[in-house]
Amino acid sequence: MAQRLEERILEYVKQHAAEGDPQSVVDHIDKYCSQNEWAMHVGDEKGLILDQVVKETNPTIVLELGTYCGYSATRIARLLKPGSRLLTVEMNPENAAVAKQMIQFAGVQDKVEILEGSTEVIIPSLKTKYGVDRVDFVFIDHFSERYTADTKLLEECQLIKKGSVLLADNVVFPGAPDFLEYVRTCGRYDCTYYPSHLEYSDKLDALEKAVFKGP
Ligand SMILES: O=c1[nH]cnc2c(O)c(F)c(-c3ccc(F)cc3)cc12
Ligand SMILES: [Mg+2]
Repeated sequence: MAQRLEERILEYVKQHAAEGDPQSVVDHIDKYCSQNEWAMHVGDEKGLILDQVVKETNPTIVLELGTYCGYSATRIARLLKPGSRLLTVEMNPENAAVAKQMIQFAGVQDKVEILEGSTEVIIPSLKTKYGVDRVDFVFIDHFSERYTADTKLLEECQLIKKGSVLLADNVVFPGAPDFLEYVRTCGRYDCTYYPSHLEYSDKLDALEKAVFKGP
């Protein structure tokens, strides 16, 4: 029995999902976490909303804050057009190691780059170190206490431009009240609220989309 929850999830996927099939990987993570052990992936219900926003945005450069086991990175990457890239930031090295294997097993490794470290250090280095000019879509799913600071950092680093889309998980539970207040009142975003439920649970949660209107 693998020691860590995240390693048990990866083991289950490797033993039951179809290698090279991102949908199968996503489905098996959802199956394991709804039947065996809860884990903090965005999940299948909020995942369908994420899919819809990714499809309508059709992004070339995606930034994800909070990789965890690679569930949403796999979910997003499966929808990206050839030549597009997903950069995902994870500060926990053990989770990053699991995510790397999960993404490899799903066969989306050519589109996904895992950046190990904290967002406040990595975001300011995206232009110089990772050759990013702008990000078209940002999935914010790391720590709700960092949502606002990291959104402001993306603005200050001029990484988001007019039309860039932010999508934040957990704005109801655990909750991101200051983030909602910021994007809804600063005047620079068009916001949409998507009520849903906490992953693998009937507790209420929601996603907030914030489309940048420019500085
Ligand atoms: O820390 C998190 N980062 C990113 N996403 C999360 C999440 O989707 C959660 F449900 C939760 C969560 C954790 C414990 C609970 F009891 C409920 C939700 C946490 C996170
Ligand atoms: Mg989340």
